[in-house]
Amino acid sequence: MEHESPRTVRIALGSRSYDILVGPGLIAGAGREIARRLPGARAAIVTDETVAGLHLPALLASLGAAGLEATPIVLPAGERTKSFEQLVALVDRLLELRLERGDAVIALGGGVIGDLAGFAAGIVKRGMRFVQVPTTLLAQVDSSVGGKTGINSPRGKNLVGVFHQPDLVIADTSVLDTLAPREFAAGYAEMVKYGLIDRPDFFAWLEENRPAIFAGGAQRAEAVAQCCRAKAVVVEEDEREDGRRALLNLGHTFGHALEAGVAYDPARLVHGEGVAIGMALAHRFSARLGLCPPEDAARAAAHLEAAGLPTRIGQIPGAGFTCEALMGKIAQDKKVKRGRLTFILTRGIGQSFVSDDVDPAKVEAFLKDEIDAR
Ligand SMILES: NC(=O)c1ccc[n+]([C@@H]2O[C@H](COP(=O)([O-])OP(=O)(O)OC[C@H]3O[C@@H](n4cnc5c(N)ncnc54)[C@H](O)[C@@H]3O)[C@@H](O)[C@H]2O)c1
Ligand SMILES: O=C(O)C(=O)C[C@@H](O)[C@H](O)[C@H](O)COP(=O)(O)O
Ligand SMILES: [Zn+2]
Repeated sequence: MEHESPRTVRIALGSRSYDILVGPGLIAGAGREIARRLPGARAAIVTDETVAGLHLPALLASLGAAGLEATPIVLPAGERTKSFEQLVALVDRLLELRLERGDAVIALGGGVIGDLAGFAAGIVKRGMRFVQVPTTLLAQVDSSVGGKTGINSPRGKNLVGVFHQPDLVIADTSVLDTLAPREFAAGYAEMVKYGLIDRPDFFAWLEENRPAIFAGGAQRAEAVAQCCRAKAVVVEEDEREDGRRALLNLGHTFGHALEAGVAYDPARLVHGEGVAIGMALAHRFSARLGLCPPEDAARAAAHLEAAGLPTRIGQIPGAGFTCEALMGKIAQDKKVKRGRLTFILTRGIGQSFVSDDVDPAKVEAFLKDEIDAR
């Protein structure tokens, strides 16, 4: 793969089209890029306590240098911030600041901040402008792109939200240097997902280049841009998940049920880890159905494990999942149509497909075995 920096990936969605800028050190020029696209806008920067201490000063300096007036709104870090309580408080703060519809909500943080701030931007004054400055690997390769926003319910993940595309995404790959290794690995799971969906060559490239991606440098930025390109193709074709976009949910039917099952406690499970376990389960389940060669299921799991990710339910600390509880969460999945479960299954590495023909009894029997397995 060639090394050029920074890279621009365009999401072509008619009047909702936007650029994703990827490369090291981009926050320094963020004010200029935002002011160019949203001239005269005021801004609220939504961030979390951890990211505020590390990267907010640089963003504020960049916005100030470009003449953009910006007010920070700092929220607690972690998955439990994607809640109704935090949404209500955030909406009230945006209104208190008297921001107009043409002003910008800037999300500086991981997927939690991006999903929550994007939801608020989508509903305040029926839709404010929105800029994503993703600071986790997961947010750079996935959550900042594509316009899904929302919050969790105790009844399930992301059950309340809107589609609201950003006006710009600035993925500064240098900020990943401060990310905890566990969070970097969690983001890597969503990176592997693109290979497992329909890019076997990218999966093989990741098998070769994983150590370099974790170490930083050109391969990391190139891998982030590759993932954004992969997601762009799917979102351009099916913005609101009427069909093909469901492929991006590989591993998520199981993963989301596990996240809800730990009550969104990041000490036990973070989203990317849930996706890693979910993708391993989707491959093993496909193998059990006779769809996927068992050696491909083993290869997918081995790569995730090499990255330090869990691939079994029993690896979640304090496990105590029941099949009934997990099936109850799965029944609330947003892909359910007329009561029928939709699953992303696979015929092998990079050969995933959407199936609405899965027998719930087979899922239940499989999950029971997986819960009991060590
Ligand atoms: N909208 C979408 O398309 C989409 C896609 C994938 C995931 N998601 C959602 O994203 C969320 C997970 O996102 P996440 O993994 O980024 O979690 P997160 O936002 O909770 O961030 C993980 C942790 O890293 C910290 N952090 C963030 N940037 C940092 C940095 N540069 N240096 C040091 N620490 C930093 C945060 O404070 C937090 O504690 C889930 O809610 C998931 O549902 C949404
Ligand atoms: O962008 C998408 O589409 C995805 O499915 C990406 C997922 O990685 C992400 O976790 C998303 O939030 C899940 O969507 P949901 O509709 O299942 O809540
Ligand atoms: Zn995800």
